[in-house]
Amino acid sequence: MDEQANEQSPHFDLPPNVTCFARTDNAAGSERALCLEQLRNRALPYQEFRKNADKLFNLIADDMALQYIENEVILTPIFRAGLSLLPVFMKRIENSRLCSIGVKRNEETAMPEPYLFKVPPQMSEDAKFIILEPMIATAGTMCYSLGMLKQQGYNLHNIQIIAVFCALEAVNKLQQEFPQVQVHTEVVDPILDDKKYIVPGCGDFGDRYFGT
Ligand SMILES: O=P(O)(O)OC[C@H]1O[C@H](OP(=O)(O)OP(=O)(O)O)[C@H](O)[C@@H]1O
Ligand SMILES: O=c1cc[nH]c(=O)[nH]1
Repeated sequence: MDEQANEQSPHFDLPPNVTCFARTDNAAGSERALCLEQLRNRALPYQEFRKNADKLFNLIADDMALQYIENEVILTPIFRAGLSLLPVFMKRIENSRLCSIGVKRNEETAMPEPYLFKVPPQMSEDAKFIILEPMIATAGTMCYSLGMLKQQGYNLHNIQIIAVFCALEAVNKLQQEFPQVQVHTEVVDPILDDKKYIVPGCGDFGDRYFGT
């Protein structure tokens, strides 16, 4: 196993629907682990944060063999931080369409507050949703979003999530509530702080990526 990658992820058991890159022995491992290390550095200016995040997104996409997906793909960024992953994935999957989900986590209560949900019309029945969301902390935002897709009748087996940082609590919750949904994350961090931020995590991903 790659030593740098290994350091990124403590050894707790993960649910079967979760794959966590930082534990695997992969040729791109060191580079990805280095990007993660940079993202964790709170002193990094937003331009550098964005550069490292974009590099990491490209490495994630390289590893996903996206060119072999035969189904129609609906890229589904959760606004706003999920938009950061969109350019890389749109470029790789040229025929993809967009499902827009806007859910804001309330800063006081950490509860999800929805403001936008727009799916493309006339999708094929086996269309595959790729949800783009760098941070899954309590999983409140993600469970709410998956609940909306389920309510609209979409097949949960056709949904996968691309994340960067997940809290252990979040992956366990996703396993309990949506075991059919595959989660691919770079790393699973062990705890949440009293404001429900991932620890060690990287702080507020959206603010750091967009420079707000
Ligand atoms: O798992 P949860 O506890 O729900 O937290 C994760 C959510 O919080 C962040 O978004 P935020 O609402 O801060 O908005 P942003 O994307 O605009 O930064 C993040 O991008 C997730 O959407
Ligand atoms: O740690 C966290 C939790 C929610 N949203 C973030 O951007 N970071």
